Amino acid sequence: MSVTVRVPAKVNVQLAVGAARPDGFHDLANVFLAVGLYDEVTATASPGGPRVTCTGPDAAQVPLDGTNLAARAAVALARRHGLSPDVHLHIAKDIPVAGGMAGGSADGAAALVACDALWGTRASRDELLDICAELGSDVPFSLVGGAALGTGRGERLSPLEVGGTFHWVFAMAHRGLSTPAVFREFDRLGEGVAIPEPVASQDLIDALAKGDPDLLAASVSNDLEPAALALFPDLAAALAAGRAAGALAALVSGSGPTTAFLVRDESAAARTARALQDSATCRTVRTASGPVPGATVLA
Ligand SMILES: C[C@@](CO)(OP(=O)(O)O)[C@H](O)COP(=O)(O)OP(=O)(O)OC[C@H]1O[C@@H](n2ccc(N)nc2=O)[C@H](O)[C@@H]1O
Ligand SMILES: Nc1ncnc2c1ncn2[C@@H]1O[C@H](COP(=O)(O)OP(=O)(O)O)[C@@H](O)[C@H]1O
Repeated sequence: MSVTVRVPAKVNVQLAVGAARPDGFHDLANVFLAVGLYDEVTATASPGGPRVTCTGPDAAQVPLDGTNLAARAAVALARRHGLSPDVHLHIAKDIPVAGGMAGGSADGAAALVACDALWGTRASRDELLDICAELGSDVPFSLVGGAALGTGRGERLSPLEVGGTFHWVFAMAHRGLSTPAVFREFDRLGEGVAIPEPVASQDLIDALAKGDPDLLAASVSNDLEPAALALFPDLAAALAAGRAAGALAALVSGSGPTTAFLVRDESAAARTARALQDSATCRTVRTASGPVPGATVLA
């Protein structure tokens, strides 16, 4: 018997970052939007697990040992319920790896939901969210999906209303960026500068609720963008190419290096994607819209 769970990527439409905390994390005002780029995780009973396999465009960069977030999720759930994590987790990946779209986090949330269904542990929503928060700051949002404001490390979620569909183009880079390295660069760039407390933008929250792409374009922001650009200067060319193609807004997605372009509608997405593909400033280009639901068991 197997259970397959589909789980979306995310883009941060606001990422406000505070000063480094004593625990090494940063307080955030992190507005997530789940978008229609998906991984699928299939859990199958298998003695001696967790065993991880992975297919997809970036599979070679995905660890298959116990550090894989899907494996860590299975171990965490099994431990709480006195079980042995005897499971094979197959990841069909389509979310870029180390791309700033929470690809690993997504697989952690998906594996948790899949093992819960496979083992019949019937964990409550709160228990699942609790385990997600242990696995990583982005993992709770991968479970919940839609749009939400994440505070604390980003793991404390308040769902947000979205009054329409937002269309995006994503330009994948030729290599990844280490999330910790980008936060360290953020700290370095901010040395000697007072870092304000991160606060969610009310204009941005209103734009989401109205489903208004022009208002959203005017209010998106990412405090990690200067750090990502410092570590990966070529991203500036992709951002410029997307803007030149008519994107309403262009930004680095989270810690990057994926660059995200908000466009008005599907036809604008197709035009912008073609222009980015022809610009030779990125590896591959995808289009996706949001919001979409979080980790979901497929029938
Ligand atoms: C930057 C964001 C924006 O959504 O995601 P990505 O762009 O990587 O997808 C997140 O904050 C990433 O979340 P996630 O990738 O789960 O981070 P974690 O595993 O919790 O932490 C990895 C490392 O990132 C740094 N980190 C993460 C979250 C946070 N609020 N402050 C931090 O300083 C720390 O160095 C930490 O050790
Ligand atoms: N299931 C997984 N999928 C992708 N990366 C994973 C996974 N499990 C662990 N990792 C590790 O986590 C790192 C960051 O993963 P990812 O979440 O894709 O980056 P980002 O948070 O920038 O989107 C990867 O470089 C990889 O080494």
